[in-house]
Amino acid sequence: YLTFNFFIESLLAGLCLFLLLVYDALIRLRGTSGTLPGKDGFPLVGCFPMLGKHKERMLMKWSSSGLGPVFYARLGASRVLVLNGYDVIKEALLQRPLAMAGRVESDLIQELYDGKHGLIQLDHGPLWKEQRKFGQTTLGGLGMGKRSFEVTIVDEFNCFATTLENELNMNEPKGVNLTRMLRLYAANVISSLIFNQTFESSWFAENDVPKHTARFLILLMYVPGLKNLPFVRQQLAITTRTRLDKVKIFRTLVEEHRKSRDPNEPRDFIDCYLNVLAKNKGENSSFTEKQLLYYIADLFLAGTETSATTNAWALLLVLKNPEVKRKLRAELDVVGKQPTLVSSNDECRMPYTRAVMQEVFRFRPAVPFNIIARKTTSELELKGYKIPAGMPVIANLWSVHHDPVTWAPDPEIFRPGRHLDDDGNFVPSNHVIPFSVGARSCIGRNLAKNELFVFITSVLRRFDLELADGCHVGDISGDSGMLLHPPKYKVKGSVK
Ligand code: HEM
Repeated sequence: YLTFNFFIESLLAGLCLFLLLVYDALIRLRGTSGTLPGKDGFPLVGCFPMLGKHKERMLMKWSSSGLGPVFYARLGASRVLVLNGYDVIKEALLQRPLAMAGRVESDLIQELYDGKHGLIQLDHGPLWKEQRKFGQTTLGGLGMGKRSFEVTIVDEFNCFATTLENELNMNEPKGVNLTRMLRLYAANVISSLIFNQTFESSWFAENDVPKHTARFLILLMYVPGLKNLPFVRQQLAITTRTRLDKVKIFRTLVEEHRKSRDPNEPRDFIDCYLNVLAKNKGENSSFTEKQLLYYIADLFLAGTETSATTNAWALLLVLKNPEVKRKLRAELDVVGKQPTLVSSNDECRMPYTRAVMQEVFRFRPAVPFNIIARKTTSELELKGYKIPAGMPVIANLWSVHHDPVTWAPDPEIFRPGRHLDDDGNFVPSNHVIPFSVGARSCIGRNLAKNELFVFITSVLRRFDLELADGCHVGDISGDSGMLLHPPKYKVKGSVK
């Protein structure tokens, strides 16, 4: 009896393995590329285990060690087109912007977005086009990236500064970890645009997507089959429920806006959206209340952690490089002798500060590549290869920022001076593209740049900070999941 049981179990295991290999072989054969070079990796998970801790660096290495600027890497169930280097990214995303303006649609995304809603995950088409245009126009109209909105950013910085001052006093010998405070600064800047109000740290903490959940969702995006495992289903149910709770909170805030709004004086993103909803009432339109709720969720998702991470990198890099800090201070002293904070109006007189910002964006981009893949919208030819329609696409921005020729002789050194000419003027570079390029590039770039400007200049004017004792932060390669995070560090110091 035992032998028979063993025989049946072995047979079933063998059958499963056989089916797995057939499935894997089908993916390998599935028609992409003709001669497009690439790697398939392991059955089911593809190249994920080979990419290691720093996926962007490994993809760049594969490109330079034989695969070239355009290749595919199988991630989970899909062969993903990987673009490396400025030339090919420019050709694919800038010169033919709509060719790669799609997003991969999946059951998982539909589940998390209650259908096709939001912005980030919408596939190319009239819904995405209309909503993106609305977002860009409205956020611009509300002052995003302009002097008028900078006052709000400075207010949020002042809240950050008050908390930091208290924490520095309370934690004097040990130092202070800024992660939570930086997240609150970024989240409340976005809140001001969307809700015209700000929140306590606890409000956001309840609404945070924990890092491990983000990683888990990425894996599921590429290996959707995992969704059928009981443990994964359970995790997914928790994530969906938390997300629905968040959307409920947004609904309450929208309702409050509906009651108190004046259509002629829109205060924020919600008021502007409600105006369009009222105008389009009864018509078949892409503007719906549910769409608004998921749009809000997406703006927080895209704009909080990215900005907080960039600011965290900026401070770490400045504190680790005393000469950079000294030069920044010297420039600030010339521009802003008055007690008022400097503003981006002064930017033209601050070439070194601009160089530092550009170098932060180059050296440690918060989004080194779009792990949420784009998708080709039609068949196209790129560098002599035929690329099919519907293929997921990743643009490896890291490979542009660390190109050994463009940034010779020292791409791996943080050196703001590289962005200045012989007369000390700032030289903007189109090879620094932290917000990506083309049709799906970041709609919050001006806001993010303003936040970084206010942060660097104000923190140096208000505080005398250094890395806390024992916090040497030798390894600054970062930790890449969805974003490239800096290592944990603490600061000590006092108000100037
Ligand atoms: C330093 C901060 C930021 C960085 C590094 C960053 C980076 C990026 C990148 C690289 C993309 C393009 C992804 C792709 O190629 O598919 C993107 C898209 C996007 N970003 Fe940002 N971002 C930042 C801040 C913000 C802010 C503050 C907002 C909101 C106000 C925002 C909203 C968005 C949205 C909605 C998209 C999706 C656009 C679409 O799919 O059409 N981002 N961001």
